[in-house]
Formats: sequence, structure tokens, C-alpha cells
Amino acid sequence: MNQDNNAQLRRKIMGYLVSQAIFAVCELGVPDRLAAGPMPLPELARDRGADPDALRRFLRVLAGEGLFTEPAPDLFALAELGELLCTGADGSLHHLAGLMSGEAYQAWGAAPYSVRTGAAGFDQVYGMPYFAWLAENPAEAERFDQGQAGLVEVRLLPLLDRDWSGVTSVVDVGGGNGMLLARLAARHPHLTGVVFDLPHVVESAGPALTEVADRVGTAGGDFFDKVPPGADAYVLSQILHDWNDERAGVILANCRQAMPGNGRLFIVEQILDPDAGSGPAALLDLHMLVLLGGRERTRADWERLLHETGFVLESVTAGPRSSLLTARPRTS
Ligand SMILES: C[S@@+](CC[C@H](N)C(=O)[O-])C[C@H]1O[C@@H](n2cnc3c(N)ncnc32)[C@H](O)[C@@H]1O
Repeated sequence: MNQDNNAQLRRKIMGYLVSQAIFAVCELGVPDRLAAGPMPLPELARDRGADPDALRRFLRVLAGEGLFTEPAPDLFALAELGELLCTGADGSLHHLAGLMSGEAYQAWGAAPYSVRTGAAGFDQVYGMPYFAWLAENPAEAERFDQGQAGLVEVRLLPLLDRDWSGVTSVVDVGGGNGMLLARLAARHPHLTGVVFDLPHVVESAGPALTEVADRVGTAGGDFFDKVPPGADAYVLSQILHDWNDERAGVILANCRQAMPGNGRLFIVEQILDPDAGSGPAALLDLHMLVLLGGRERTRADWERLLHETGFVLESVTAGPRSSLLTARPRTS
């Protein structure tokens, strides 16, 4: 037996133990607590409401993964990698750890169903689609919305920095709790806008919009039915990858119908490299399948999907995590 292969494969098979251990210490707020400096284990455990022996075992494994250090026995500190788990860190991944846990993690128990059928494992486990389930589970919905909002900072960079001079009104379709449009409108004070999402989601959009409330409102509805008409720009940030081509096509067609002939569409999504191997975009592609029956798309996929729904892809600007795709209504 090749021992190296054996050890390598064991680590992969047991990989979710590491990701769930990361989630557990984030849930307890350990990284934020250690941001101020190293702490003795008994004090840290008391402060975070953890069992000292269990916390030591978790932290030692995660120290082995490079997230924490133990400079002296039972004294724990954050390593540079672990700093990214702090809520306020530049490029924080704290929210991602939350989004990969709980019901999303449970859905992966039905991964064999997804690979057999091409449909969401989540629906098998919970008996309904993810967004319908979130509507019935307010605490988890709140965590999902906060998780998405927490990732907006990085997602919106290419959108924020582009030239908005030719645009006056924006609808953020599936805009969640409004964080993205709030940041966009704050940076570009001539913009007015509407955050459009499911009714129970936009109800919680107030706080994010406080500073721009005179220019940005909300509308509740279903983007498979229709989206608010008449704006000159429509934003779809991390929406279309939640859906298969048929469902994504309905959302795009509804945006096309709502916008004027000279309107613009801005899509914030990953561009899947067909040779991506097991890189983050390829993993997210699987996650979208298991959670929602959705998919990440290659540039060719985007061109085809946009063409079929009445658009032409104009440009793709790569950002640190997501790309910005711009499209216009097709005239021929
Ligand atoms: C992955 S989140 C993206 C949120 C936000 N655009 C962002 O970039 O963080 C998908 C959003 O689509 C919304 N959504 C799902 N189904 C919807 C529907 N049928 N109509 C309107 N919005 C919907 C969800 O509530 C959620 O806010």
C-alpha cells in the first residue's frame, strides 16, 4: 500500500471535519475574541461558553491547519490565516463559514441524489426548495441574508468602480437586504434605485438603506413573475447561479421585458474556467447544484444564455472574487 496516497485520500475524505470545526469556532466568536491578542485556554473557554477540553482539541486541530497558534501550552493566538475569520477583517471569510454550515451542510448529505438526477439535494433532505424553506425559517433566513451581505463588499468592487454617468435608476434584482445598492448609491449620489426581492427579505432591508433612503426604496415580489419596470439599469448579483438555465432564462427574460431598449444589465457572478479543476469556482458550481439545482457558468455559457434571452454580452471585467458582466438588449 502506498502510505502517501492513503494519507492524502484520508484527509480529503475527512475534509468536512475541518470546515465544520472552523464553523464551530466562528459560531462561538473565538477568532474575534483572539483578535486582541493571545488568551489562556481556561479564560477563553469561560469567555466563549465552551468546554475547555473540547475547545483545546478543536483549536489544536485548527492550529494544525494554520489558523491558530499555541505559543505556550494552553495559550492560543490567531495565526495570519485565522485573522480572515474575524468579522471585521479586510476580505473576511467569516460569513462564508456560516453559509457553508447548517442547512447547506445538511444538503450535502444528499449529494448522491444530486449527481444521479442533476437536481438539488436540499429538496430531498428538507422536502422543499431552499428559498421556500428560508421563508419558513426566519432565524436561518436572517443568517443567510447577513452572510450574503457580508460577502457584498468584495463582490461589488468591479460594479462600484465602473462609470455610472449614463445611468440614473437601478433595480437590484434579488438585492437581499439592500447592502449592495446602498453602497452603490452612496458612492454615486446621482443614482436612484429599488431593491427587489422576496417580500419577507425586503422587509429587513431598512437598516442597510438608512443613509440613502431618500433615493433608494424597496419592492417585494417574485422575479419569476416580473421585476419592477422602467429603470435604465438592472443588477443581478449572485442570482443566476442559483438556478438552472431554464429558470435563469425566465429571470433574464423578465429583466429584458422590464427595461427600455437602451437599458443595461449588470451581472455579478463567477466565470467558470472549464479547466478550473477543483478551484473555488468549480466547488461553488457543485454547491449551487446540491443546494439549489443551480450552476456556475463559463463565458460561452453566459454568451449563449444571454443571447437566448434577448441580450448581447458586451464586456466582462474580472474582480477579486466575482466578475462583472455587462449586457445590452439585442437588436437583431
Ligand atoms: C444568493 S442571494 C444574492 C443576494 C444579493 N444579490 C447579493 O449579491 O448578496 C439570492 C437572492 O435571491 C433572492 N430570491 C430568491 N428567489 C427569489 C424570487 N423568486 N424572487 C425574488 N428574489 C428571490 C433571495 O431572497 C436572495 O436574496
